Amino acid sequence: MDGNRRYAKRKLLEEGAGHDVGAMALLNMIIYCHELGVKYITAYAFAIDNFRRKPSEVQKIMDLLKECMTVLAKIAKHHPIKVNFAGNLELLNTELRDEARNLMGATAKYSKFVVTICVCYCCTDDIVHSVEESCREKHYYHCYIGDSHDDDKDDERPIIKLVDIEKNMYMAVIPDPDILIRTSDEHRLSNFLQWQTCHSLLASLSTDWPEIGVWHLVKVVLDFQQNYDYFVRKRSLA
Ligand SMILES: CC(C)=CCC/C(C)=C/CC/C(C)=C/COP(=O)(O)OP(=O)(O)O
Repeated sequence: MDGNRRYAKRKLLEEGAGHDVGAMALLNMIIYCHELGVKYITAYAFAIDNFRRKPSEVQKIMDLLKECMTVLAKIAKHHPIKVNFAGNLELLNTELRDEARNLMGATAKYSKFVVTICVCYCCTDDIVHSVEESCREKHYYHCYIGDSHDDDKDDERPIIKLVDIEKNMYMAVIPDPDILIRTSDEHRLSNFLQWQTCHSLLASLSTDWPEIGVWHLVKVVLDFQQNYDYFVRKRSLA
């Protein structure tokens, strides 16, 4: 959701106001996705690296996260929406972590429309966490990573396979995305879902996140649909 601070600067607002409008844009985008029949929406709300920002800004984003949770909890009371929080939730304060877990628990029974908020997330951390978890599962800390012990048949170390790593990632709760949207003319992945986006359509919009609207979404979805055969073929051949 790039461009919150750029938006605030351009509009001569204080920095935090960019995040306020950004949070509103996220809630609107969730509604647009629902209206358009998109089943999964995933937002990169707070990267682990974002802890390096000014404490006041970190606090501002955490406050907004809490407000978003409250709004999503209210929506979930009347609409079947599943809410996931993906990332290292241990890095959140206890209150937020508990609220996140409660909301996930309360909405776990739904599956028709799934909103995933990535907080304290970065993909490399997810990969490391998943490899550690996979080793723990096999009760062994010196595992062999690969499909077989090609070189040494007597090697009895448990094998960690690709499926183990994929199953244990925070992002395993949802399928890989069809489309990844970046705003503010950014073209990098910035440690977001690089494992999961090898066959995704990457859409870079010049608009700042707070100004994203339904027509941006419609255009990106139409672009995806025009290349739908390509994406499906890539996936099935992969
Ligand atoms: C669910 C939830 C927590 C919503 C909170 C509001 C929200 C939209 C947070 C995103 C924070 C963030 C790091 C945005 C990136 O833009 P930037 O701040 O890097 O701005 P820039 O690209 O202009 O520098």
